[in-house]
Amino acid sequence: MKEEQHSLLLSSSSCFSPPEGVRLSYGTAGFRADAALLQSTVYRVGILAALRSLKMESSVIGIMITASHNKVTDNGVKIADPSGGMLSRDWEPFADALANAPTPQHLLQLITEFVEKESIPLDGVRPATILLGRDTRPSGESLLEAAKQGVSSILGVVAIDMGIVTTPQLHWMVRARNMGMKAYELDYFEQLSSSFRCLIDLIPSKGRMSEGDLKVVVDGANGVGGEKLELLKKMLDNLFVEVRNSGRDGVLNEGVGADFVQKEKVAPHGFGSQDIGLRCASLDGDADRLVYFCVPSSKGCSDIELVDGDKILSLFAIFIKEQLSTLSKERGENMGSNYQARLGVVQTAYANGASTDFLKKLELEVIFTPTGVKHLHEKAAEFDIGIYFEANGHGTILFSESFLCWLEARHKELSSVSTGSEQETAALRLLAASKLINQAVGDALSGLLLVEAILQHKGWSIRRWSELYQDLPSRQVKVKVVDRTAVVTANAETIVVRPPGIQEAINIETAKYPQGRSFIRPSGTEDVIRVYAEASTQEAADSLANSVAKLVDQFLGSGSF
Ligand SMILES: CC(=O)N[C@H]1[C@@H](OP(=O)(O)O)O[C@H](CO)[C@@H](O)[C@@H]1O
Ligand SMILES: [Mg+2]
Repeated sequence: MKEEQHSLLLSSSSCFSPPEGVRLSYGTAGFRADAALLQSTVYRVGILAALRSLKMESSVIGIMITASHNKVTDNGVKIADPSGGMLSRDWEPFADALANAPTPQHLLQLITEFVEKESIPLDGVRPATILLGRDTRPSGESLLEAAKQGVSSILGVVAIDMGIVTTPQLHWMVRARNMGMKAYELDYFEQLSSSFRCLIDLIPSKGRMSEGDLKVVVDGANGVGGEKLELLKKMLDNLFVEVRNSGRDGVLNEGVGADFVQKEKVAPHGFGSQDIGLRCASLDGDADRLVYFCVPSSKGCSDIELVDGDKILSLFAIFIKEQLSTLSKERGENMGSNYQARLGVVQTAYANGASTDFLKKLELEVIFTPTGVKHLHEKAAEFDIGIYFEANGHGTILFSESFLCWLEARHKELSSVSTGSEQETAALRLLAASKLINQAVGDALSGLLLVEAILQHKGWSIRRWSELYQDLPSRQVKVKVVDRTAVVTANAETIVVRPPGIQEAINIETAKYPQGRSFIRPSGTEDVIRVYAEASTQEAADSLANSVAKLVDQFLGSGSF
């Protein structure tokens, strides 16, 4: 390492001491903690992003400062890799080590060793760019400064501040830049609105929906998503979006947002009996999650009918499958270029059992991974078209490059024979969907537009959609324990291998309930053990969740249960 680089790192890192007595770890979605603890972590992530970019031949890397659905006083930081996806998992141990290095000397030694091991060209002559983004949290501004300091302590690397953006916007920008495309916010909005328009124009019998049916009311979680949707909606035809909780009055994620709606199964603040029967949606604090809901007339006004990530996945799967089967219909003028695209879906153990049964009945390949989109995304990328969703509403559809190439060529062929044929239209729909749905990461805004386009295409109400299958009643609870890392899971988190004996005890409890299913896992974003239970009635699911939570307390001890 050059002397100049050496002293630059030593001097800048001396301004960012890590908090004492806290061990940070790059969890399910990057580092997350109380914002006051994160200055040095974010600075160090700045260094990591700069090194990652140099390693990746100066591809653009992103840094997003957000704690998503967590409380407003928390914050967090995560990295977007050149593809726009999550940081490659083999760099996570280095991220952990950097964040926890106690002194500038330790930090420097770690960097020196890592640079050598990974052969990173740290010669100060290669330019590289890091895009920075943050959500609306007040702590974001000073954390962004810390990230800038980290980035600029690696010679030749510069940071560009993209301002307040949704997490998926930042990921999209990183991906677009690396593909040589224009990558400002307006470009993002233009891609979304034009591909949405294209899908609407391809609806065979438009006008099946009344003006009222074209309305969706969106809870913005008092975060960045509501603000951005206010801008995007001006560019949309054939859809009326009303945004509530866009952050002017309420507190971020407090009684609002997709996580609250999905976990508590109640209407967010600002929604109630006046919304009976309307199609409503909720975003999370950084707009990478989306759930739908409606307020039914029969129940109390805070009760909702939830249409979660699993049902969004099911809707997408039905639509994509239909287009694929239209496309592969034999026709006289078939030019021998048919090809069986591999369509697959990816879920986690939190997926409602009824959704998995439904998807399997559609004869879809269903794969399970551990929680966290980094796992789901990786699996979905193995298909020609891979659809992944967490039950909480984070997900997207990935189209492989080779499939898109084939599809472009097939479309050309079809349009040269007969423009407007069923097959040609199906190809166009798939191409438009691949542009509308964010290819980098799950995105509530692009997901919302695809849901809306499909509902219009099918002429479905939210009710009709929700009735695809009936969710099994479920319950999630959290248990605080002394050390959550004591729980080790296997088989996509469906069984516990440590501490010994607890899985057997969970099995005994679960067997008492018809259609019972339950699992536990340590959260990667909060200091808790999560318990999930599902059973044939809500009372049974609640009771199973409580019994398993008691077991967690017995085996892992907290004194607070
Ligand atoms: C049960 C649940 O919703 N878990 C969430 C939550 O992770 P945990 O590791 O469970 O804290 O936050 C992650 C990041 O947003 C998200 O990917 C994941 O699905
Ligand atoms: Mg989020």
